[in-house]
This record gives sequence, C-alpha cells and structure tokens, in this order.
Amino acid sequence: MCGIVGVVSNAPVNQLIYDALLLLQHRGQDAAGIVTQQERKFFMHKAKGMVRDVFRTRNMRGLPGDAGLGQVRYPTAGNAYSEEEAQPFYVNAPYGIVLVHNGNLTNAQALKAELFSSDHRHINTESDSETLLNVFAHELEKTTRGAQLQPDDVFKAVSAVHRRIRGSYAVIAMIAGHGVLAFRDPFGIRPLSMGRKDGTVMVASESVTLEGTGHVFDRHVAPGEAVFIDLQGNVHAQQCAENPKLYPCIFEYVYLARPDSVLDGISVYQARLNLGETLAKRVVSTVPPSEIDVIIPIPESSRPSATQLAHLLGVPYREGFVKNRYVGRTFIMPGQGVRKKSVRQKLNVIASEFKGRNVLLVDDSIVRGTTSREIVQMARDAGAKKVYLASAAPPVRFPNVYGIDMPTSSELVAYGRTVEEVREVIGCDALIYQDVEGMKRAIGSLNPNLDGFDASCFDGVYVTGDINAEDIARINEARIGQEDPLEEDTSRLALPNAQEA
Ligand SMILES: O=P(O)(O)OC[C@H]1O[C@H](OP(=O)(O)OP(=O)(O)O)[C@H](O)[C@@H]1O
Ligand SMILES: NC(=O)CC[C@H](N)C(=O)O
Ligand SMILES: [Mg+2]
Repeated sequence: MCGIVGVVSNAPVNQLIYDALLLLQHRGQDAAGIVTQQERKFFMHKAKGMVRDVFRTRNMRGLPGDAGLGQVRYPTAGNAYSEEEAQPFYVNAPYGIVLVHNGNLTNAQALKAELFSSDHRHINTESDSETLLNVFAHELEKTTRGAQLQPDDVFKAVSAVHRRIRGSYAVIAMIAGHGVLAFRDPFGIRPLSMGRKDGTVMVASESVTLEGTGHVFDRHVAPGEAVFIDLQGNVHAQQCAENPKLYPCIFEYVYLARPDSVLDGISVYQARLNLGETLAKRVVSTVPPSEIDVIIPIPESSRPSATQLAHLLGVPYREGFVKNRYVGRTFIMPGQGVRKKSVRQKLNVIASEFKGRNVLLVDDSIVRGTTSREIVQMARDAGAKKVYLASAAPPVRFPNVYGIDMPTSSELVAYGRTVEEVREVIGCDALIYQDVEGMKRAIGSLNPNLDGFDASCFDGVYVTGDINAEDIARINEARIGQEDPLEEDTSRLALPNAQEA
C-alpha cells in the first residue's frame, strides 16, 4: 500500500504534490518521488526516505509545471533499499510516460519475460510497477500507432492492460503533452478517489489527501474504470474492465488508511468504531468486564476501536502508552530487526496506569506479533497484575499478495497456531480476537453496494481467483532476501512452536 497522487492544474503543482504526499506518508515511508511536466518535458526527483527528507528547496525548485504525479513507497515487490525502485517510473515511448502504482502484480515475473521476448522491452529493476508501466506503454503504442492520441485510445490501452496484468493496482500515469490518467484494478482492491478545487483536478489514494489540500471530494474511481484528465482539466472517464466488482482490501479499514479518510463510501473511523463494537461482544464472553480495571489502546491505529470497546464495556479508557511521534509506523518498516527495535523506541509506558491493575490492551491487528510481545512485556514490567490483549481484527493467517508486505505464512504469529498457542507466544493472560464474519459485517454494513472484501490475509480467499500455492511460493521467493544487506540487525523474530498448517 503505497500512496499515490496525480494533479492537473492551471498553476504550479510542485508544492501541492508535496503537501499531498505528506498527507499520504502513513502509506509508505521508504521512498518518495515527484514528477512534473512543463511544455512536454518531465522533471523528476525521487529518493529513499520520508517526504521531508527527500525534498529540499533545491529539489522543489527543479519541479516546474502545472501537472504532475507523486508517490510514497512501501515496497511489496523488489526491495526497500534500491534507489532505482523508488517511483515514479519513466519510459520515453510512446510520447513519454511516467507512472506511479499502489498495489502488487501477481503475474509480474511472467509479464517481464513476455515483455522481453515478445514486446522487446527491457525492465531494469525488480519492481512490478516498472513492468506495469511497460505493459501500458506497449499497449498504448499499439492503439495509437501513427495517429493523434485521443482519450478513447488511452481507454483501449487500459482495457488491454486489464487483460494482461493480474493482482491489485491503483495507477496514475502522465502522458507527456496530453494529460493524467488514473485507473483501478477490476476488483477495486486498492483505493483511489478524485476531487477538485478551482482550476485543479486531483486523484489520490485517500480522501484525506483531497480534503487536506483544499479540494472538494468528487467521487471514487470505480473498479476497472479509467479517468483521463487532459491538460485543460477536462475529465474523460470510461469503464475498461469486462466484469468489474468492488472488493476493496479490508486491511485498509483495519490498519492501512488514515481514520479521517472515506474509502469507497466507508468512513475508516466509523469502520474502526464498529470493529470495537463487535469486539466488545467477544471480550465479554471471555473476560468479565468486572475483572478489567482499565482499557488501554496500543497507539496509533487501535484508538477508535478501543474507545468504543471501553464505552460499551463501561470500563475506564486510559492512555497507558505514549508514542514518540518522530518514529514512523513499525509494521511498514522493512526488515524484522528494525521493526522490533522500533516498537520500544516508539512506545513507552505511563507506569501509574499499569501498577497493580488488570489491563486490557487493544490493538487493531496482530500480524507478526512484534508489537504485542513487546507491549505485553512492557505492561508487566510496569507492574500490571493481569495483561489481557484484544485484537480488533481476526488472526492474520495467510500471506497477502495484493500490496501488503506479509508474503510468507511462517512470519505470521497466528500461522499454524491455535489462539491459545498464540497467547502463549505473546505472553498475555487472555487473548481475544475478532472473528472474520464479525469484521466483515462491522465494516460491510457501512456500504451495502460493495460486492465483498478482499480479506485474504484473514480467510485465505484471494478475490482475483487466480492465486494458487505455487504463486504464493513464487511471490515469497521474490521477497525473501530483500532486506537491506547493510542493515545491522535483520534477524527474524524467533517464534517457538511454529507448525506447518
Ligand atoms: O503484529 P505486528 O507485526 O507488530 O503488526 C501489527 C502492529 O503494527 C501496526 O502498528 P504500527 O506501529 O505500524 O502503526 P500505528 O502507529 O498506526 O499503529 C498495527 O497497528 C499493530 O500495532
Ligand atoms: N505497496 C505498494 O503499493 C507497492 C507498489 C509496488 N509493488 C512496489 O513494491 O514498489
Ligand atoms: Mg499499531
């Protein structure tokens, strides 16, 4: 889940794209990039790091023009340490195209081979996004050979892209001298919304980006749909997929997106409140509320669920952990070593909230168990009598192939373990998980027009219907060994008792 943005305006867009990327920073911390266009020429700056570190005044001065794209990267293909895999990607033909991508292609390796042997195109990185760009460029070349580019040609090329590529993709591309194109995969797995303010049309991963930059939310890009904004700001749109369905990624609502965003008609904040509500029922059946002195969220993402849970249980809600706001999100950091170290750097206890009490800690999700193991120990060290843990999401038991970096089952703490075994690994006195149906109902009830969710990491059902064990193994293989060789501590978390499922 990277963050992407595209803009067509009647004024310089460099600062606007920078501001938009800051509002998307929670979606990717490893690299950032902006490309702008002036008189058919592209100006690009991209590098590893957070937005504030990547763009200095001198870089901003080098990004003139009234249209552009930006991306913050959280790698799910290739690796996190290669500067070349930062986005946007560029190809010079046809016309000159730059592209940013949020998602993950599941047939990238086959496509790469095909691009080389049949389309005679060279891919220079391990990034699936570079492959995607070349597929699009090849298809655009075919539809427009010798002719003046029309929106219909662009839509034909997108239809061909839909036929060739598999997986999840929200894409924004800019075609030199023509305009900005946005499209979404036929299942709408990754989010994309659009908005306007006078003279400017913006497309972005989350609605918070539109609001935070003074745009009025217009609508979500539909699954399979392509939207082409020409350089005069006219918006052309067309459905380019044969059988589009709306199955957004449920993990966006659980953890990835900002709570102040609305994705596909569902408020992320309300989704998290609802998760807290269904979780309350499960807590009551495991630990009587009278045995809980205090409910404490594990900052940041679990807060809405924890407040609702505390309200319904009638138990005091307290802030027992303080977050160092200068440490990023740990789950999206590359490498287990750095993730583990960062939990302690990021969170510290207010000991008085724990001493002599039975505490119920609440997190939005437990994935590798990195956070919960550390946090439970910190609560005990601070003098808690009993430490219970509740997760607003069900156990994460399956790899994700659609743009969340959990490619291997064995790294998931709940893989091959019963809830009781997970409890033992984490070291808490009781562990309460949300159930899959409860989660889907809690969020799905907020938009009856959805066809369903991609909840594959929870239920093992891959909505594109074309993922088998071999694909998962291949995707695993491509990610293993992608940690930075220069990173000091990249040891994987030792998890006793892991069994094959
Ligand atoms: O079981 P794990 O592998 O540790 O992953 C799950 C944890 O990671 C995320 O927190 P993160 O620090 O990334 O972000 P947040 O501040 O938004 O909660 C998530 O909210 C959980 O706390
Ligand atoms: N999280 C994402 O959307 C990642 C985009 C792309 N697959 C990459 O790894 O760079
Ligand atoms: Mg968290």
